[in-house]
Amino acid sequence: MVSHIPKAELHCHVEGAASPDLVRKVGARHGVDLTGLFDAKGNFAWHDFTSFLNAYDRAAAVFRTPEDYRDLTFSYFSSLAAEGAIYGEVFISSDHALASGLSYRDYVEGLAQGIRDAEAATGIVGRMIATGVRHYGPDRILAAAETVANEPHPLVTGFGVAGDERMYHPRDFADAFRIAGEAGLGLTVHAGEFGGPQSVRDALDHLGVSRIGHGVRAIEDAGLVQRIVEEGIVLELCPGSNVALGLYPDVASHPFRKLGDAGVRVTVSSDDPPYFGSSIGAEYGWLSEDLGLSDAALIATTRTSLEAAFVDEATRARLLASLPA
Ligand SMILES: Nc1ncnc2[nH]cnc12
Ligand SMILES: [Zn+2]
Repeated sequence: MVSHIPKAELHCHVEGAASPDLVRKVGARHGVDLTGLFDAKGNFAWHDFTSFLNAYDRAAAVFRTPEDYRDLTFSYFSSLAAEGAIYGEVFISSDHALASGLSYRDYVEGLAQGIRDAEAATGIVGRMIATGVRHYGPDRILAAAETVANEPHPLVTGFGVAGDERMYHPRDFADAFRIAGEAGLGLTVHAGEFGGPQSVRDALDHLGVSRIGHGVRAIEDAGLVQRIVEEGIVLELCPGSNVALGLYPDVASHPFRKLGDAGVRVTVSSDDPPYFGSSIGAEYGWLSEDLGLSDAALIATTRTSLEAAFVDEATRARLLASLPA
């Protein structure tokens, strides 16, 4: 039982957090044809990383107005709070907003309204990390960084890159990360998920990030693990996502514990909950039941998340002070 453990989540894609029910509801609002998006049980239909990304893009495309995005963050952050989370960060994507015909400002304001409403209703604190999509290419990632730097928003506190890490090289995104870093944003990048240890090394060499999205495959290179420990890099581990996408056969085989025991600062998140059958509560539950983490170790994981959060120091201190000693 982990319901009493205070939780925090650093790695969840807001479009990937939309439940099938919400996608059907918002899709109906706009008369969107969703044929083929769901399987016989009503879940999103996908079978590998590429088909997952396609389903993700189709589901994302039903969200078209600021109100739609407000409903999305309100529903996601309310569900986080219901599972005992006190803090969450979501990846947002101006490319997906543009594809839906919305300006970045309207998109972010809609999302922010849902975050504020969820905080008012439950107390949960939320922030956003603007992301570029790697397989859309370096030009669009640069444009995403310029947009977020030129149109600051108090709840957008980070910048990152998601998408297919098998495409391009981190040096291709170095300018984007420099611009975002100079704008005062926290930096994270997906690496070491479908790319091996070299992908993580390249990200660390070129992007100046304090966190890596996934980074789990660093475990395949002891020297890299040592570097991550020495540099204090935080890994946003997502065991349920890794199992669903076939990196590990089950959570018991996931190196979360090995990385933590080696001294890596590890955190846990759900990534794209309805696609992967994950949730923040399920992730903490798996760490407890399948990997044998004690309650103290689970709370330490939350502490690491709050220490690494892209949030102002006063809020960080308040959240940390709320954890059991
Ligand atoms: N697991 C994942 N890896 C890379 N990009 C993503 N975008 C959404 N989920 C992702
Ligand atoms: Zn992710």
